[in-house]
Amino acid sequence: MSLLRQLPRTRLYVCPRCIRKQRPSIEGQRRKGTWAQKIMDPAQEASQWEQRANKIKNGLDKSMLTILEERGFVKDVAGGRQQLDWLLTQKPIGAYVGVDPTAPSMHVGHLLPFMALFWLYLSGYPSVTLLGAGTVLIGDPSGRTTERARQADDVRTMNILNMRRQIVQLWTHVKCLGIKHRFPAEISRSRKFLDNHTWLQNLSATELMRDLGSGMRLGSMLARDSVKVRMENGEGMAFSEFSYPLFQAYDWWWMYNKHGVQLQLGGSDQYGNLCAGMDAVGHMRKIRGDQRVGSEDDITNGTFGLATPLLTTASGEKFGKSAGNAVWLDKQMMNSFDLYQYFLRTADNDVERYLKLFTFLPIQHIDLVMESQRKDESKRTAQHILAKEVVELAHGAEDAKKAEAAHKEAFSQGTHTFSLSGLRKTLEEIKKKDQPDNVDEGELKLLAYKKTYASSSTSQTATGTTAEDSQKGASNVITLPLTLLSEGSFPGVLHAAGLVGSKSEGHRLIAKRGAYVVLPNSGSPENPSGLKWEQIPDAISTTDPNQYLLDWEALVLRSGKSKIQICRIITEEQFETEGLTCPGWEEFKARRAESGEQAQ
Ligand SMILES: N[C@@H](Cc1ccc(O)cc1)C(=O)O
Repeated sequence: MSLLRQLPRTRLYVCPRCIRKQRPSIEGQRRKGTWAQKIMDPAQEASQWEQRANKIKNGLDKSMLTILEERGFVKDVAGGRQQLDWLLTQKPIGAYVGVDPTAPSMHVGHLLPFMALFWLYLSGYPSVTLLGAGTVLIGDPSGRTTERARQADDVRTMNILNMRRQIVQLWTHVKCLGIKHRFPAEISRSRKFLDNHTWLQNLSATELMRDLGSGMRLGSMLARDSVKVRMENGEGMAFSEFSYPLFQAYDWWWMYNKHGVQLQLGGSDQYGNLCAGMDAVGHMRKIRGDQRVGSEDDITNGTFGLATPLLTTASGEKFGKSAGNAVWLDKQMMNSFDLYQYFLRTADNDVERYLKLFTFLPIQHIDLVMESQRKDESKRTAQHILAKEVVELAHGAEDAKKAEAAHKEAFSQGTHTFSLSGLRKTLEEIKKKDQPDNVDEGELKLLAYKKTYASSSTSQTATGTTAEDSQKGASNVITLPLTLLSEGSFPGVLHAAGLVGSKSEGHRLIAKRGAYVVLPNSGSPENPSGLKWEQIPDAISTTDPNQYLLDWEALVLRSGKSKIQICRIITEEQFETEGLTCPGWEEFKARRAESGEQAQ
């Protein structure tokens, strides 16, 4: 037999994600790990870290903490800023962020500590995302003024299932973005996704109290804002909630011990839990005989907490809410088009800050983007980049590309030409993606639950009635009855379309010339489907929306620079048969009945 034939044969296999054929190297020569999970030779890794540390000390490179600060991730450091800066430079300590599955999805407000963790991961720090399937049973009182309602078992199971999926997807997208933004390939990288139910379910109450409980002081626990507020507002607090920090602290101790996790990141409301966790880990180390705790040379093995800031927009609103509703990361609760649009609407004063927080674009790149943005703000270059990167992180590259195309279609540069058929097609595609791939009963139940969750969390807003939200939740097309369209009714139509919170707001928007409608038959011979935006005339009482109907069935409206709504117009009879409603509809009917008019 020839020598060649005796060699192990290499097999081709197809990477399920990229569908490319790959040839693994011959047995024994295989590189350890992949880009996302790579373990390097310890000696090589140590020398790499030493070189990096020297560069930082000589001012040739930025330290990890400086990078995080520069991008706006750091509000408070528990354990000392300088000490943490030194430690992060000295060794690749483990870091973690936890999230409790209190809902079926995370919202963009959750992203801040996660983004900081992803930066650490991409820079070579072993990183853990933790799902609190155990702690969710207790309920974290941090940042809340009222007690959480107890979750039914099946609801909890669905939340856990969906969040678990979401975090796995996030990690995949982070890897792709890391490669795209050219994070170094030749460094050790490790990421873990853990669930605290795995250890909390086996934790005995006596062990927890004897070991951890004995180290938690009542004074500091009572001094926490979340406790004080509840005592003062008369709500009071259940003992289980009060004891929550103990469980989060136990998580940390467990991961400190098993995975070398020395840093925990969290939103600013988590600061108290971070400090409690640091004390608890110190206490556990002491009772397990670690002499170094608290000594001068202990920084190397110590724990640190990093709290990210609470975001507000330049105009003072809470970030992550769109018209008072949460902006979900799950694409069945908020589709890519809407998520893209949320970020596209970012104010010029906020966009640079958000690019630093929500993208992996290097700072120099952001500076260039901002430079070109300032030359012509109307193009919204920076907002488009931001929106695309966020959708790429949350939903993946393919969806981000589609959402971008749909929006660019709606605002093709300069002329504001608008192709309804093109936009419709893309929206349909985005909508199709919302449907689960393998439709079994469980998936359908989960889908229905998510849709209801998303719409019920929006039902208290000015624009919302549940039925309207459920028709809007699935796509960006809203259905309205033809009877709403009559001379002088534009303010009410803007309200019904969900573009403003009330009819009078609609009046004001038109008066300040901030409302637009697509003109029918405005295409040129070269581009017959190209349609143009026109400002809705401020002669409100004599303007009739019927004049703007496209193909007798659609009205396309825009508020301000980027909030678009396509309205499908059907007869009132059909509207009622389909069981639909829209903001202002009940009032409209009541008024009509009062004035004795007949429905058409
Ligand atoms: N308590 C955190 C989530 C969390 C849970 C367990 C942990 O170990 C850490 C964090 C929150 O509500 O946001």
